[in-house]
Amino acid sequence: MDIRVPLIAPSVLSADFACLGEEIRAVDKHGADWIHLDVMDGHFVPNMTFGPVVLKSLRSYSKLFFDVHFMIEPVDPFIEPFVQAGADQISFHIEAGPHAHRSLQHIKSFGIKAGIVLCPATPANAISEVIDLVDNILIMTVNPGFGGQKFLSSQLAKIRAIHEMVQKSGRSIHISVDGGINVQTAPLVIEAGANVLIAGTSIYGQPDYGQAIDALRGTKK
Ligand SMILES: O=C(CO)[C@@H](O)[C@H](O)COP(=O)(O)O
Repeated sequence: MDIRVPLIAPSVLSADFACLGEEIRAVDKHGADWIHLDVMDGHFVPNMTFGPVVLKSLRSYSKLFFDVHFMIEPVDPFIEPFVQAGADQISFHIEAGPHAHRSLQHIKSFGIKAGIVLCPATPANAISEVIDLVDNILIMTVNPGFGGQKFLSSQLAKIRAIHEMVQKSGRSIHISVDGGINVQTAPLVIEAGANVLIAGTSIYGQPDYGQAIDALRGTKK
């Protein structure tokens, strides 16, 4: 029996932005493993969130691993400001430009973790040339930009393919999934090879964050 227990990363996109710090403190208190922070620019995706100033102010609310997901283009000018603001990991989209290799090196030069993200339309092999540089591969299971969308089951084959690539690489790389993750879809993505569940609505949309986190974590296969 596979006894993998997934890491749970609440996505603050679905939290109450009027009290974001308290919302982060609440999921920290209730057993979250990572805090997932979506940075959107209104250009790479049709929505906007926050910049490094906000991230910096949130840092004092939790010591958990701050997992920053860039949905911005360009990537490079914003790496250092987010590192200085307190990011523990920055993951950016392979679709955001031609120089993913350089951007990954740049992130790692600050001593933090680096990740690469794939939109639903991007095939697994798009990241084959940078797998040796990544600590995290994030497979979007919805089109990026908004919370509350329906999970795309077409992405399960990609999770399996990425899992195989990671196994072959012999490296320890997190496989994260994001979009429509709930107690129904979590077992499917875990079975396919994911080990980090990013969830907005199925945590912040619930009355009891602790129960929601436990329910997701309990979906191990
Ligand atoms: O990056 C994104 C959306 O682009 C996500 O992190 C969402 O926040 C996920 O929300 P749910 O699908 O879990 O509601």
